[in-house]
Amino acid sequence: MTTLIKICGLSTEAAIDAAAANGASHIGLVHFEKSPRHVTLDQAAKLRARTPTSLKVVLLLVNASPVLTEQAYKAVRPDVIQFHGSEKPEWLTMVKKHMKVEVWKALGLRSAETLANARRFDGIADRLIFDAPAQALPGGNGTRVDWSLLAGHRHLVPWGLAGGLDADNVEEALAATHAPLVDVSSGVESAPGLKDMDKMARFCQAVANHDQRSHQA
Ligand SMILES: O=C(O)c1ccccc1NCC(=O)[C@H](O)[C@H](O)COP(=O)(O)O
Repeated sequence: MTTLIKICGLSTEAAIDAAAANGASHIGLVHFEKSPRHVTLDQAAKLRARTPTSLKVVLLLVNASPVLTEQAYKAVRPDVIQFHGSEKPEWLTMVKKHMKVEVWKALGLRSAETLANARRFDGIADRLIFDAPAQALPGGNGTRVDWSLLAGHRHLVPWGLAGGLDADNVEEALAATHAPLVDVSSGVESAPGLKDMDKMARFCQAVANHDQRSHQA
C-alpha cells in the first residue's frame, strides 16, 4: 500500500511544486487568521489554480460560519475541506449535502475515549485525521500523539495521522500505527509558516522507504 502524504500549511507556489515533485498526494491550505500559515481566500484560490492535478487540495477551516464556509468553497473549489475545530457530525452532513467536496474531520487524540467518540463521524466524514489536541493553535503545533492508542484500533472510515511528524520519526510512526495517510506541517518547516524544501524531500523519502520495506515484507 502506498502511504498518502498531506503537506499542510503551504503558502507559496515553490512549496506546491516541491510537494508535487516529492510525491505528496495532498496539500493543505490553512484559512485561519491566527495561524502563521494563514492564506486569504484570494491567495488560496490562486494557489489552487496553480496546483498540479497530481495533488489534491485540502482547505482547512476552524469553526467557520456557514457563510464563510460557502464563500471559501466557492472561491477555492478545494477537493477536500478539513474541519479543524469543534465541528459536529451534523455540520459535516450539511456541508456534504450542499457542496461537492470531501469532508475530513480532525480530532485531538487524547485517549481511547477520543477513538470511541470518533465513531460519531462514521459514515459521515470521508476521513478522520488524528492530531495532537489543540494548544496555542488548533493544529500545526508540532506535538506528537500517543501512537500506541492507534495500534490495533479498528478504523471504520479512512483516516490519517498528524502531530509532530518529521523525516526522523515518520517511519517509526508508520510502523506503529499503519496509518494510510500522514499529515505534516511544522516538521517540514525552518520557521513557523516557512516550508523547507529539503525537509519536505526527506520526509517524503522516509515515507517511501517505509512503503518499500512493507512491500518487500
Ligand atoms: O497548521 C496550522 O497552522 C493550523 C492552524 C489551524 C488549524 C489547523 C492547522 N493545521 C492542521 C494540520 O493539518 C497540520 O498538518 C497538523 O495539525 C499537524 O501539524 P504539525 O504537528 O505541525 O505537523
